[in-house]
Amino acid sequence: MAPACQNRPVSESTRASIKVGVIGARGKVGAEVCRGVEEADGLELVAQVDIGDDLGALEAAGTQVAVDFTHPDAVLANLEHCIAHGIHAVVGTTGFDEEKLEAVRRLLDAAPGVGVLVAPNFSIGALLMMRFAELAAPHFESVEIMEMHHPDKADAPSGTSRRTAQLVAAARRAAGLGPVPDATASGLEGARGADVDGIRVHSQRVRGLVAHQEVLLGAPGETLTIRHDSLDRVSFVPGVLAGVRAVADHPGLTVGLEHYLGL
Ligand SMILES: NC(=O)C1=CN([C@@H]2O[C@H](COP(=O)(O)OP(=O)(O)OC[C@H]3O[C@@H](n4cnc5c(N)ncnc54)[C@H](OP(=O)(O)O)[C@@H]3O)[C@@H](O)[C@H]2O)C=CC1
Ligand SMILES: O=C(O)C1=N[C@H](C(=O)O)C[C@H](O)C1
Repeated sequence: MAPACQNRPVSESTRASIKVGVIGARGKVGAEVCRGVEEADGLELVAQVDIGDDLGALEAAGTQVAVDFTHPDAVLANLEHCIAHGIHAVVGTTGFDEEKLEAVRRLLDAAPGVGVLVAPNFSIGALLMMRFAELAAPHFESVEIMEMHHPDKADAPSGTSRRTAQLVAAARRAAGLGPVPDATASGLEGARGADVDGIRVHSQRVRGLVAHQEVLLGAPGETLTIRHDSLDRVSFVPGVLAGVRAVADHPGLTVGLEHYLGL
């Protein structure tokens, strides 16, 4: 059970700043988030933690909301710490499968009132790209996803492409569509990408890229391409700040920033 004194509803303190701690603060996205929090009205950056630092710095600084942009192997332990100390969490770190999400739900069962937002992508353009793909999915026989990232990325396929594939697959199922057509019977292993919920996902890692995704849909005589490009990591910051401001009003686990924005 989280200590009640630390499980402060942020909405009660709207006139005071929300105290924010960033985990992964020296990383590519974490550093942008720190800058964004420092410049934002109503937010105060009270803790910056990175690998090797004591997470206890979060509660020592009075952190109300922690933001995590670390590594898929590290994020669950960070969340365990935050939840145990009544700290709400906004999580951008990827690598969440259903088993990991269930582990977060179990941690939250012991800490009523604590909110955790896990969002595979915080950029508004990427959220819309996923929504547009979901809307288009029932109307096309074929669909494949290409995701393109910088080569220092820890995971493949990306969290965004996994989520897009799941949304598209659910939309196809709801519309009564069968499997996507593919007559491939033999060939080089990997040539057809990864199978995520029946949807093919292709991952490219190329120096110079940041984060990009195309959803290619096809029907007889036409194709539709839905593409999003994050050209700079500042694209993630407004969504993170929106998550920080809203997370305390959403106890329990929320997957996807779109649920806070009503998209
Ligand atoms: N949801 C979204 O919108 C987005 C999500 N991401 C995801 O965010 C994550 C981070 O991405 P990115 O910033 O590019 O990665 P970086 O490697 O640049 O940054 C991660 C930082 O976290 C540190 N770190 C690793 N483990 C721990 C730990 N246990 N405790 C504290 N700090 C730790 C790293 O240290 P060290 O380098 O020494 O290992 C590094 O400084 C990835 O999972 C990525 O996919 C990225 C962009 C947008
Ligand atoms: O590692 C990255 O860079 C990114 N990770 C997220 C993902 O895996 O989808 C979001 C964005 O694509 C950038």
